[in-house]
Amino acid sequence: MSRSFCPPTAGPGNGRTVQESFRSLSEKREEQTAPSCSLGVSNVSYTVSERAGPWWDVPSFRKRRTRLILNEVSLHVNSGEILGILGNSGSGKTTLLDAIAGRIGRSGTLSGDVFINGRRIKPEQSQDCFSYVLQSDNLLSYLTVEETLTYTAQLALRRHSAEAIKKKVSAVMAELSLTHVGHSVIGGRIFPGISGGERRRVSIASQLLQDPKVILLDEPTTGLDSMTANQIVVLLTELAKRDRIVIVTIHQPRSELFRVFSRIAIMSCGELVFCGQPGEMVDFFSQCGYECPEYCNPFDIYVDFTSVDTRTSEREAATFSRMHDITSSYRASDIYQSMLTKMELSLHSSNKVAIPFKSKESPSGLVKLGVLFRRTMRNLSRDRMGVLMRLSQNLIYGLFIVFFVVRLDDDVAKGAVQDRIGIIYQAVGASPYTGMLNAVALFTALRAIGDQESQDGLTVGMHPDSLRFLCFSAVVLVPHIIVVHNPNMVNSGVALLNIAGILVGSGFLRSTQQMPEVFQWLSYLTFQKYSCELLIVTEFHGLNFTCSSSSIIPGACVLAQGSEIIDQGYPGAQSRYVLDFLLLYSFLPALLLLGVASFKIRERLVAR
Ligand SMILES: Nc1ncnc2c1ncn2[C@@H]1O[C@H](COP(=O)(O)OP(=O)(O)OP(=O)(O)O)[C@@H](O)[C@H]1O
Repeated sequence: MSRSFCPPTAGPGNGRTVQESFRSLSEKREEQTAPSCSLGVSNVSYTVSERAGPWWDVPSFRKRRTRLILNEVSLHVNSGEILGILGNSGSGKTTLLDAIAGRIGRSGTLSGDVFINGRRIKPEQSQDCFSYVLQSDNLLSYLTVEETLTYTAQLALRRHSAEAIKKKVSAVMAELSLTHVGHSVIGGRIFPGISGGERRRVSIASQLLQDPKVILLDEPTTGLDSMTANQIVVLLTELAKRDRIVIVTIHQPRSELFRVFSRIAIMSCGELVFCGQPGEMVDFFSQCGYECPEYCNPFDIYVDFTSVDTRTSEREAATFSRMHDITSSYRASDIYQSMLTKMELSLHSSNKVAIPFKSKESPSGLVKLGVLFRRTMRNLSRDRMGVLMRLSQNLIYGLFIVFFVVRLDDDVAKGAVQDRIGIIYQAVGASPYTGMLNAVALFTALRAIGDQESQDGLTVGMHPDSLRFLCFSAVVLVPHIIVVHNPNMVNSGVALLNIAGILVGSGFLRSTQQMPEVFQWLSYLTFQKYSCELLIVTEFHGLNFTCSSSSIIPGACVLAQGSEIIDQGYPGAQSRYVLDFLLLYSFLPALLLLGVASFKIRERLVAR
């Protein structure tokens, strides 16, 4: 399509009825009362330095190139308005949203400013100013809508009585038309719950609990059918009308929504190609020579006009040049200049309104931990199949050992020592794996299994003394808890660490005294060392074995006393019993602290 280069001003329209209606709508919006809040984005740019090629192509991998992801983006939005950001995939919509919200990764260089009510937002203030609804709904499947919002409110709001939280949750549910599904479960992939649109509304509701003035939403309609997507956008418009600023990135909205947005921005290759009211948009593109044909979706048409087609180098050059021309025209237009004037006015206003922070009086860490624990437990406990599977997994594991060992003998020649060591090895080696597989839920399940086993007398014929059994159970539980506290470790090498821990620390595969000195030192860092010593002492201390004369293994009867066996494999372990217990249990707070520290470091380091 051959087009003329558009004039740099937005003059009157060409008189089409649809455009007039958009224009009158825009004018009406302008006449509305002065906004209580405004958001200004001034010359925001974001560049990243990236490798020119993949790691297996060494010459290009060694070269670095700078890539401009956002190029001097400026825009201004007032409260009561909803801004829709459009653009083809990879145009920079999410990055712009992240830059506004102060969530951009540290992998690149961000410049420019974000203002609220004419006051510059410092990076550390961003989190307290904006509510950000992510593209995916991170909700616990087995909780009801009301429970989900109540727990979120308990985590977010301090100095709120239970009654106040209840009222807040009811008000937010009413605002988002969720009251009728308040007692329905969220649902998951394998069991039905509320609909996708309702789920999205729960995610938005979670953010509204803190009364934000500015809400940013990254593609809230993705994955929804077009009618539900429309309903979500209309709902967001309603939220904006209640004196909020709503900024939403969106893919392929239906044409009816054209009149719903207060402002529409189009991004392409990191450039803000246009940002203005729907009526202004029609006029602007018409004057650029890019008319929206009748019966066509203006969103699709204008995004097409501004997109860069990279299929061939010729198309890329032509479409890039067209996009560049439109962007230049926009920057020279009255629409852009008036936006800059509004921003300037807000910056230089003598009585600037304070930054409207969200209610951020969140409770103490301990209270939060309690809420998280209750929430997780309630969610897990409702997972009938999951609970059943965990119980049966451990039961089968126990039964397997029972049938494998049948009943332990006291005769050394019949494997009395070997069998016991085998069971202890299993207990130390296998329990962290079940911990990994069951992650957070395992501790409860294990305790239930432990109760069940003791009631059923399934103690596999090991030492019957209840105190010793308690000690044994307490030792076996540690690996579970250690793994449970940091489920991320499951994915990042805990299996390897466990194997290494058994090799170095247990002394089963190679006696600790025979290992090179460096491994002997390393063994002190493994919880397996302490748990093995404890289990060996717990089981073997005070045991006197028999040894039948029919033994064909030479030397099998040399060690027939439990204490001798301990001293042979784990010298001094009997006198270290209490110390070993203390050291073993000190892994819990130590690893908890390590987990918290690694989360904190991750928070700072991980980009996007
Ligand atoms: N930290 C980064 N390092 C390298 N490239 C980045 C980084 N952040 C964003 N990009 C690139 O910038 C471009 C814009 O990404 P962005 O996610 O903002 O696009 P988008 O318009 O939201 O796309 P979509 O609609 O597909 O979600 C993409 O090509 C992305 O790969």
